[in-house]
Amino acid sequence: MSHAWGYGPTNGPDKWGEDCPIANGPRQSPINILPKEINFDPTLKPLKIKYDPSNAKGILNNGHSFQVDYEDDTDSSTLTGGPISGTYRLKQFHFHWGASDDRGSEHTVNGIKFPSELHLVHWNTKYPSFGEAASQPDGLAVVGVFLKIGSANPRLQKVLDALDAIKTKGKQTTFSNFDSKTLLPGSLDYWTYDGSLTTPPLFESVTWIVLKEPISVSPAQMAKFRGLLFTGDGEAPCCMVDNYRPCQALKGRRVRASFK
Ligand SMILES: NS(=O)(=O)c1nnc(N(Cc2cn(-c3ccccc3)nn2)Cc2cn([C@@H]3O[C@H](CO)[C@@H](O)[C@H](O)[C@H]3O)nn2)s1
Ligand SMILES: [Zn+2]
Repeated sequence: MSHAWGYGPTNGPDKWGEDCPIANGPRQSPINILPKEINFDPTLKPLKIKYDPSNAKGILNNGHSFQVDYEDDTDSSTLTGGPISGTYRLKQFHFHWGASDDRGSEHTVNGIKFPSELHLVHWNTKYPSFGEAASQPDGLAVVGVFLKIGSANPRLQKVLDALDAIKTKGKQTTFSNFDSKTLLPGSLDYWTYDGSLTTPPLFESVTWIVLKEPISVSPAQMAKFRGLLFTGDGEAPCCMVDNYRPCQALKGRRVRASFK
């Protein structure tokens, strides 16, 4: 693939293996979650999530999605417990979504796609930085939350209202005082498995923690996501939609549940 990766016909997920051979590796993400084939693991601890709203830094259209970046130079926004050991710091959160409500999530449940999926990205503080952690087998932990069409979610509104300022690739603006914990559902029951980043470099460094309970999003709120562009100013506009990787083979991996 001679040009930058993306989600189009010439640079999309089917082509990523040309530059990233790990695309066909043993622990790739996302996966289809089959609850009937998953065992409850009583040794799994509850998730412990402590986020400091003042760590929110900015919001960026990175040309693949948009991300809200957090200050990660102290342990003030962390994930501990659950399936992980040690302390993981929140670096950013972002979303994946479809061109229509019938698709958009990366993980699926019993083959069902959700219209969107939120990813909260954390890195293991046993390593000096995100960049160092990102290539280590225990370097990252991503909490995935499904979005399901329903009533408008007031917790999303501040994020959605910021999107007008970052319509095109490379645009960013300040985004402060946001408690990403408000984006989580009431239950922190989760499935967990060893996987990878779902975008290049596709490093097999992620402990995935996918919450069972979705959060709501309205059709009008989904339309705001779809108003973003993959393209930069001055380029032929291309709507930012269908920025999800299809499910990858489980290749013998075990998926565990924190709940019965
Ligand atoms: N679908 S998901 O599985 O969850 C995710 N998929 N990708 C994600 N990120 C992108 C990424 C890039 N790298 C990386 C690491 C080392 C060398 C080269 C690339 N790893 N993941 C997460 C992410 C990364 N970043 C950027 O990391 C750079 C390296 O530290 C830093 O210079 C930038 O300022 C910062 O923006 N932001 N987010 S997550
Ligand atoms: Zn993601």
